[in-house]
Amino acid sequence: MPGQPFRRPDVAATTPWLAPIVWDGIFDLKMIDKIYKQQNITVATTVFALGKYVRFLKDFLESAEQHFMVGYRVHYYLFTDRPDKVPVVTLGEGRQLTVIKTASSNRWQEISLRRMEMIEKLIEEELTNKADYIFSLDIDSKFYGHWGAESLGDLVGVLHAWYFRTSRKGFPYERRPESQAFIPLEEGDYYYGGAVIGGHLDKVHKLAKTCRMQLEVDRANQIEAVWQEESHLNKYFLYNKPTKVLSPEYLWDDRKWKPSYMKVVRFSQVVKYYAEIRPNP
Ligand SMILES: CC(=O)N[C@H]1[C@@H](OP(=O)(O)OP(=O)(O)OC[C@H]2O[C@@H](n3ccc(=O)[nH]c3=O)[C@H](O)[C@@H]2O)O[C@H](CO)[C@H](O)[C@@H]1O
Ligand SMILES: [Mn+2]
Repeated sequence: MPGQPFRRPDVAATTPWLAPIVWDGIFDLKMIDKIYKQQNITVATTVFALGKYVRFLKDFLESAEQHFMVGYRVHYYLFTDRPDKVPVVTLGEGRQLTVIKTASSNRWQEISLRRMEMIEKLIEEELTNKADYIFSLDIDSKFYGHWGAESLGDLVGVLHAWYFRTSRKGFPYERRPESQAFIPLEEGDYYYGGAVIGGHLDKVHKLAKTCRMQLEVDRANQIEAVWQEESHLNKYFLYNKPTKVLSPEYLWDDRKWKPSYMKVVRFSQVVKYYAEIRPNP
């Protein structure tokens, strides 16, 4: 019904800078689909599966085909060192997958943080005129519910499930001033998860490039931020506020107990045993 308010009394649905925080029940999907369908958009989606993380590909892709941007053109870009281990998954109409062979690393921290430069390069070398929006998603995850055009925006971050409703001082930001990712105790809006980054190509390009350069400065100074690129992402979002913020519905964790404000889990980190899958402790 036109003008009908979509409200959630139990959660904040806007940031202090008036960006929407996307929760179930606050949006009209039909209306949103009308806006984006007529724009005929393509959503590039980058995922990295290096080393033993190829084991997550099947569930990720199969569940994405059921829930992620269904009805839109989606182009997955899969970076892996084991193209032979990529499962065959039937993709819906208008959806495609490109496998990009990439060298792995013997440190998981390095694998995770190098995503920034790969995304930066992919946008520069491949995506101009081929996509409108881009999402970078962790592969050790699964979709359980609808994730659609309500998530689109210029610059999109997600609230980390484990630090949602933690006070600012409790956020695991990088606290050493020697790092480019440093955030002092009295600053910070939210703690964003590194597992979901999204937005318009040019905005995400600027984010990835900035974080890549900050990571390089840290490397030259022989310091690695406490949560690698996630720390740099949090620094970036502090000074370049996301225009849309996704609630923890968009980055839950299978191990986590669900409070009443979680009406739906859309995307969630699956249970994994680090010792079994990571190249180093
Ligand atoms: C929920 C969430 O916000 N997770 C973030 C968190 O830990 P996580 O424990 O979620 O990190 P993770 O082990 O999932 O690594 C991040 C991603 O790197 C890739 N990968 C990693 C290791 C490997 O051997 N092979 C491989 O392909 C893979 O795509 C994986 O999803 O902190 C990391 C920073 O270091 C990243 O910012 C993650 O996004
Ligand atoms: Mn992960």
